[in-house]
Amino acid sequence: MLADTSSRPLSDAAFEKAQKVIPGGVNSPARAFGAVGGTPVHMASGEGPWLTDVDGNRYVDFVGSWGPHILGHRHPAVMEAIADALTRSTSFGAPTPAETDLAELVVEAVPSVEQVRMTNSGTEAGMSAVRLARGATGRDKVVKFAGNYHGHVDSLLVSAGSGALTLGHPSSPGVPAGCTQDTVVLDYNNPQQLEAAFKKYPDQIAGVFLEPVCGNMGVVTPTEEFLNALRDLCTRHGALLAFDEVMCGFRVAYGGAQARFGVTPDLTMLGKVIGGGMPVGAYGGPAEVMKHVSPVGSVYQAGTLSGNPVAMACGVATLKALRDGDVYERLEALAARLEAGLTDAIEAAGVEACVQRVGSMLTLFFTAGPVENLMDAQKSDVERFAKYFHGMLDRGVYLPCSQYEAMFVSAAHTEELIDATVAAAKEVLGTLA
Ligand SMILES: Cc1ncc(COP(=O)(O)O)c(C=O)c1O
Ligand SMILES: NCC(=O)CCC(=O)O
Repeated sequence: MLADTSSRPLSDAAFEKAQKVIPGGVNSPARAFGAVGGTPVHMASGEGPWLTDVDGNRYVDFVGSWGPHILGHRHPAVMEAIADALTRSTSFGAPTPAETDLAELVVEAVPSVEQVRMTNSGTEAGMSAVRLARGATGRDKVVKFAGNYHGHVDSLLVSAGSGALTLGHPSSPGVPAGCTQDTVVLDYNNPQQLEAAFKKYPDQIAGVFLEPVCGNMGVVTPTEEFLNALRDLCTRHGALLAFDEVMCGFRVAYGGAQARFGVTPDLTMLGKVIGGGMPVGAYGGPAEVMKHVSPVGSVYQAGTLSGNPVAMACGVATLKALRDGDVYERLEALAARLEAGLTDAIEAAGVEACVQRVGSMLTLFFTAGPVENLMDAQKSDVERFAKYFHGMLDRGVYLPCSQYEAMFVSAAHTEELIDATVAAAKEVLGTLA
């Protein structure tokens, strides 16, 4: 079922060419193979759970465009909706009904959201949510957690996860100290630290931002104690609790992490799945919070292509397929099967590693675990991860190219593909002991 995919001459040539005109040959460092070495694979097409590269090699895809492809590539209903939208125009810069359709689907699904504003990316959603939290509370400080990633928002690009962590630059040059002086960085899953921060900065904290299921230091689950403390402390101190559900929204449950855990934030950032593979982000919350957003309120945020009709059509079709099917049961079953298989493979190989999973997001960490925060994640043997990654890639399994990412199972994956992936992992892990 899976083939030898180790010969990629056309991909290598395409990367050579790209490097001349694109910094590092990539439009996002997360896909540059910086942490694992080697050459990023140039893709040609996708179908269901499969990716085909420019050399014609076929891989089973566990990246899913970094999360959006929860239905797999080229889902028929999604393709049809895009084709239909394209018959009208690619953009109007004026309201269209599709924007309301997507907003209604989000509001119906996500418990805390009464109103939602569309953006073009998760980064924009985060940037706008920070501004809104500050504008709505009249306070400047924001709390974030080490290893969480909220896009490349200046004020949150400190101790960031994902590509920033991989490249060893958790904070970026070009972000002036002034942009981050009001950012308080704490450890994930540490309620005592959060309580201390509220004591240290009384009436100064506008919002507490976090990934309520973290994917950007690998998959890390929040403890119940941590979630309860977040809600309780934010309420007591008049700060907004902001869930960055760009990755876990419509992924760990149709209503996101807040539905799965029953904890209600004041602000929610979305992206990835809600666009179904098109550039869409969003931020939303109770009307009482969202009334501060321009043009109703005075917190400015805008976008020439925001609410783009083709992207909205893609998002609407994706969410309807998620809402009306048995997708989440299927994802849970497939991902549990993968978790169990990988755990067996680890044991059989005698390698120090663990698998952490929430719904269809999972990470194989090369550390004994459990991984509860960034310090734990950084105990991972990243050299071993690089070998594992390339072993899998050459056997037709396309994984995220960093230890500090989540792999995603889609509804298009099958039991057979999961078993073939586990068989490949057994082989590769066996060479790493
Ligand atoms: C939790 C989280 N927030 C925000 C972002 C930023 O989204 P985007 O890459 O669409 O700007 C990402 C992913 O990149 C993410 O995983
Ligand atoms: N988990 C990290 C991402 O999803 C980011 C992808 C990218 O920036 O290319």
